[in-house]
Amino acid sequence: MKNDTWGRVKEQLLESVGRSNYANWIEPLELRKVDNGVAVFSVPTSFMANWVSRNFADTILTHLKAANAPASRVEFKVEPHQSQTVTPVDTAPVAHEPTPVTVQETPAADLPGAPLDPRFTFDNFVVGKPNELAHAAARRVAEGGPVTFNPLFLYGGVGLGKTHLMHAIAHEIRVRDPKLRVLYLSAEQFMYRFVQALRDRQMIDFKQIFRSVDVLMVDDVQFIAGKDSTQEEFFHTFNALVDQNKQIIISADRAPGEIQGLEDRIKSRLQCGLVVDLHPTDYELRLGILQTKAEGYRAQYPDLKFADGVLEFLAHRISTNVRVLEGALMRLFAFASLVGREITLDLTQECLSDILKASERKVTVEEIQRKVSEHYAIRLSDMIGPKRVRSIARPRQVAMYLAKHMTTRSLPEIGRRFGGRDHTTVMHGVRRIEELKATDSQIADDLEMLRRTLEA
Ligand SMILES: Nc1ncnc2c1ncn2[C@@H]1O[C@H](COP(=O)(O)OP(=O)(O)OP(=O)(O)O)[C@@H](O)[C@H]1O
Repeated sequence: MKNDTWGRVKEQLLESVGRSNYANWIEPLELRKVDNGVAVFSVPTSFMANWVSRNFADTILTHLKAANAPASRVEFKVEPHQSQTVTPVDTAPVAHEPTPVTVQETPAADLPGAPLDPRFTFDNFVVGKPNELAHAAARRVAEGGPVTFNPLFLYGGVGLGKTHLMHAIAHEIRVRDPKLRVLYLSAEQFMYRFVQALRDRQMIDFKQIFRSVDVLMVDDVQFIAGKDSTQEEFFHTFNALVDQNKQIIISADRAPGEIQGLEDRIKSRLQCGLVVDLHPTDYELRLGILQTKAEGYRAQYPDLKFADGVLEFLAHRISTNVRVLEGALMRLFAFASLVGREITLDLTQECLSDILKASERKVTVEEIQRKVSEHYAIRLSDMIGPKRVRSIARPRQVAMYLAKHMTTRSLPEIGRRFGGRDHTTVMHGVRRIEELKATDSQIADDLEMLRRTLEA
């Protein structure tokens, strides 16, 4: 195979894996030879060999075959690179003395981090009340300058944008100062690297690499809870970097103090900087995200018609997490373009019935009663008791209305939960609130507020 063939294949790989993956994982590969159908690449570290072989081997092979290279398999051999230029491979294989790797300062491109998703930038991150503090803190860290809070600890439920913000910080720092060594990886990868270093007796290299970075970002740190030696090593790495005034950014699915199985000294270290949480999305944020993503799809499918109210419907109905929301929208556009139909509410319900069903709100009548009692400052026992004074009867009707609209309970079932009232009483209460909602703005505001609190 000629060098220029590999050069062309690399250009195609750039297209297919994206700029960031390419720079991290493909560019450093050196094609050594193609022998008996095996394309042999040299890579600078065994971590990289493993990562590329697990994540990119198939893609590389597909492109090699498409370029008619006589390869049916790819192999990655660890050899410290002599140079970054591709050696001619048509001639006899180049003999390389396996020299021991002594890491002094690992070049940024060779750090054993995970690839960054090019879509996860600040520009693509929609800011709303639930995530504005986390976003502001992330921006601040990405701006650089003196390290003010160390670590920045981001936490929140599944799919709320923790990874997105971390990647955005890394992208921004890399653009601002390409010389900075930014290492992003998941806690699971940290453990994997650590165990590998122990096994290969390369702990000195491991420590040097991790302690030589300028910015360390560890995603999903709850993963190391209960894994004692990994925690120990993480703790030392953490301390060494903080002592050198290097920025650390950590994410987890809960606050440091709530991660069970995490040593107290680590918890307290993690709490030393700024701890911010991403709250569950609210309706406005979900709608904002949907509008932004839909704009992108509209450009991609310019002929598709989109009825009013669809995004509002989705923002209202899918309140689980942003990942599910994105998946729903992607499926909707793909489906509509395949069948060549306008995206209407009917089509949305047809195409997303499983997601909508799974996202059905699981609000209970009891929760509604509790929240409404709190809101109107009445006792819960009065809500279900016999009193008929308006200051109690009206909140009771509000709760009945919400129970009718936010749960799947029937009117008799709702009546039973309101102290064994008849279903006609419930029906009357629901109708009364429907009327008032149209004429009394205070009631309309109360309903909207309560609905949001219950959905959150
Ligand atoms: N505010 C937002 N604006 C735009 N996209 C968002 C926002 N929040 C989340 N997303 C998108 O939702 C998806 C899930 O986000 P991400 O992977 O960052 O979540 P996470 O909090 O790290 O979840 P997990 O706990 O599963 O690791 C991503 O595609 C991300 O781009």
